[in-house]
Amino acid sequence: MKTSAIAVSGLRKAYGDKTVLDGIDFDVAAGSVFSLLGPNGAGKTTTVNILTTLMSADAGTLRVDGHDVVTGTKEVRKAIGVTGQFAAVDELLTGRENLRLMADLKRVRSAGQVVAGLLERFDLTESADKMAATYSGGMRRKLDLAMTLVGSPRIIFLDEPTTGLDPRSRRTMWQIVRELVSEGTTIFLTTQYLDEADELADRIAVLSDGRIAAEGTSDELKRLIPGGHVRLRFTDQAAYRSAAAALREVSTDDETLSLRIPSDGTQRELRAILDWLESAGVEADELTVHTPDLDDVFLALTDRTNTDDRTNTDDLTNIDSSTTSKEIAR
Ligand SMILES: Nc1ncnc2c1ncn2[C@@H]1O[C@H](COP(=O)(O)OP(=O)(O)OP(=O)(O)O)[C@@H](O)[C@H]1O
Repeated sequence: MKTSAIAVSGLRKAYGDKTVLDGIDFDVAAGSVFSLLGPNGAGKTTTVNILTTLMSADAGTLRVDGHDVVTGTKEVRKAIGVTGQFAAVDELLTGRENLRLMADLKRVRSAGQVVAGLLERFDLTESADKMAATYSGGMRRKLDLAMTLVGSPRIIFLDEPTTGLDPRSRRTMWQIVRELVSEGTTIFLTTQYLDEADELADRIAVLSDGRIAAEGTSDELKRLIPGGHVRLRFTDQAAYRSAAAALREVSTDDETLSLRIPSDGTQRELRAILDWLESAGVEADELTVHTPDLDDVFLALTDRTNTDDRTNTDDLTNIDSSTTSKEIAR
C-alpha cells in the first residue's frame, strides 16, 4: 500500500456561523497529484490554508508528511511548499534576489547554485536580474513556483497555479508539475480549470456544500454521470434504417445518419454492444465512444438546485479504483 502524504479525516471549519467544511475526509498518496475542485467559495483555499498550518481547523485529524498539523506544525512546515493565488514574489526585488531570499530563509546550502539551477529550469535566466515588477504574469507565476521549490519540499500545494496564464505557459507549468511528480514530489492542486485536473491529477475530489461530493480518478468520475454513449455512423441510408429498426434502446439522428446507444464506455459494455451489433447484422461505417467530460461531472455534482437531493451524490464518495464502473454507476 502507498504511504499517505496527506491524510484528512473529519475536517470541519466554520467562519462565524457559516460552515465551510462540514466534515471532509481524503487521502493523498505520496508521489501523486491530488486535485480539489469546487465552485467559487466552496472552501478550497480554506482547506489549503489549514493543511499548510496557516489556519486552524475546528475539528478533524490532519496529517501532512506523517506529522499532525497541530502538534507537528514545525515538521509540516519543513516538508511543504506553497504557491498561492497571491504570489509571495517581492516586486521590488529581481528574480534572482527573490529566490536568494527564499534560499536564505530556508537555510539552503550552496544557495547560489540552487538559485541558478531554478532560474534555468524555469527559463528565467535571461530576466534573472530584472525587477520582478517588470515580469509578465506568466513569468511571475513561474518565479513563484521556483521559489516554492527552494529547499526541495516533498509536498507542494498549488493553489490555482495557472490562473491567467496563456496556453503555452500553462503547458510549461504542467510539464514542470509532471517532472516534480516523477521525482517523487506530492502535489495538492486546486484549480478552476477542469482540463488541468483531468490532465494532471491522479485523483480528484469535488467539494460542494461543505462535503466531498465525489472522489476518484478522472475516468471514474466521468463514468458517474449519465450521457456516455456509443455512436454509430452510417453513410448508407438503407443500412442506417435497417440498423435503427434492428436495435432497440437507441436514439436516432436522421440528418447525420447516426445512432446513439447509451453506454458507460467500459470494455465489458463495448464488447456486449459489438456482439449485439454482430448478431443484428449491423455494420456501421464509424463507431465512436463518447464519455462525459469533467465539465459535465463538475456541473452535475455542484448544481446548487440539486443540493437537497443528497442521496445521489453521497453514494459517489470514495470510489475504490478496484470497483468496476458498473458497480459505481448502479
Ligand atoms: N477569513 C474569513 N472570514 C470569513 N469568511 C471567510 C474567510 N475566508 C473565507 N471565507 C468564506 O468561506 C468560504 C470559502 O472560501 P474559500 O476561499 O476557502 O473558497 P474557495 O473554494 O477557495 O473559493 P475560490 O474558488 O473563489 O477561490 C467563502 O464563502 C468565503 O467567503
